[in-house]
Amino acid sequence: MLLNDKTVIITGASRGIGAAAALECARQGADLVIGYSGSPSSKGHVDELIQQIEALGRKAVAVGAPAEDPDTGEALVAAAVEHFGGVDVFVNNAGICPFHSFLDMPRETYLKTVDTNLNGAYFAVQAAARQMKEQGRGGAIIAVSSISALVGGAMQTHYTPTKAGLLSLMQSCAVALGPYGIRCNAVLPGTIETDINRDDLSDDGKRQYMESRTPLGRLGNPDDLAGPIVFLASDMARYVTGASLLVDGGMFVNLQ
Ligand SMILES: NC(=O)C1=CN([C@@H]2O[C@H](COP(=O)(O)OP(=O)(O)OC[C@H]3O[C@@H](n4cnc5c(N)ncnc54)[C@H](OP(=O)(O)O)[C@@H]3O)[C@@H](O)[C@H]2O)C=CC1
Ligand SMILES: C[C@H](O)[C@@H]1OC(=O)[C@H](O)[C@@H]1O
Repeated sequence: MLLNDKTVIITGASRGIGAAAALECARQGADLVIGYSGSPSSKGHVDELIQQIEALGRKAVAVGAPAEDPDTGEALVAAAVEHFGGVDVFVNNAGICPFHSFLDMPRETYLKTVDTNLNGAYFAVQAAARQMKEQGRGGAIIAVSSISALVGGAMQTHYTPTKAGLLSLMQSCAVALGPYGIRCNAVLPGTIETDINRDDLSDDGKRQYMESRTPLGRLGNPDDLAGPIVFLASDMARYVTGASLLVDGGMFVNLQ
């Protein structure tokens, strides 16, 4: 049990990578605060996830609130304090990637992407860190960044800066929060099959191209991220801070 009796908050945990990470945290002994957008269409996923967590003998509560709202982080932390007495691990995972070309990028698409992926994350990380500092027992903060923090995408000009921003935020927070024993790290997934890229990968040519770029020979699935996130959350990574962990099947290093 790597996270026995720890309290973990994960944003964007109704589906995909966040849900897989939440379940693995529960398997490793943690109680969970499940963040999601509050959309009624996601409530069913959240209820099912909570049932799965409870079947593992752990507890979970959900907070439906938009990631782009600067107050959402405080709401997530308040739920953790109310239900579980504090927070040990904060995973900033909520994100969107509405693929769109650069020259005709709608201003609202750009602003929504930056607000959801980066601006909201800043205040959520700040809220979690303030609570961890007050508790005085350290903590772990993990941002789900991306391989796209390191490389570009013609249809992702609004998205890749948010992922580079999250990576940079973890580096600076590692410095700012190290004195309180709070570790800050980033995971950088490659291409992981989830709802975020279902339409994009329905193009057979695009899918085959992404698979062909991956030395391990397949695209990722959400469970591939669960272990790396739990590792960074746990005391196994007690001397790891300011680090970034590519979880991409080798895609980034595959030049030729
Ligand atoms: N899949 C991939 O290939 C990669 C993904 N990532 C990153 O991983 C993270 C998770 O993505 P993934 O699991 O693939 O995507 P999914 O679309 O499967 O899940 C997205 C999650 O984010 C939540 N979310 C979306 N918008 C908001 C919002 N405005 N407020 C609160 N929550 C919101 C969703 O909640 P709800 O159900 O309520 O909408 C959902 O829980 C993202 O940050 C993404 O950028 C990084 C690299 C690669
Ligand atoms: C949504 C994309 O398919 C996915 O997200 C990222 O961060 C990478 O660019 C992946 O390909």
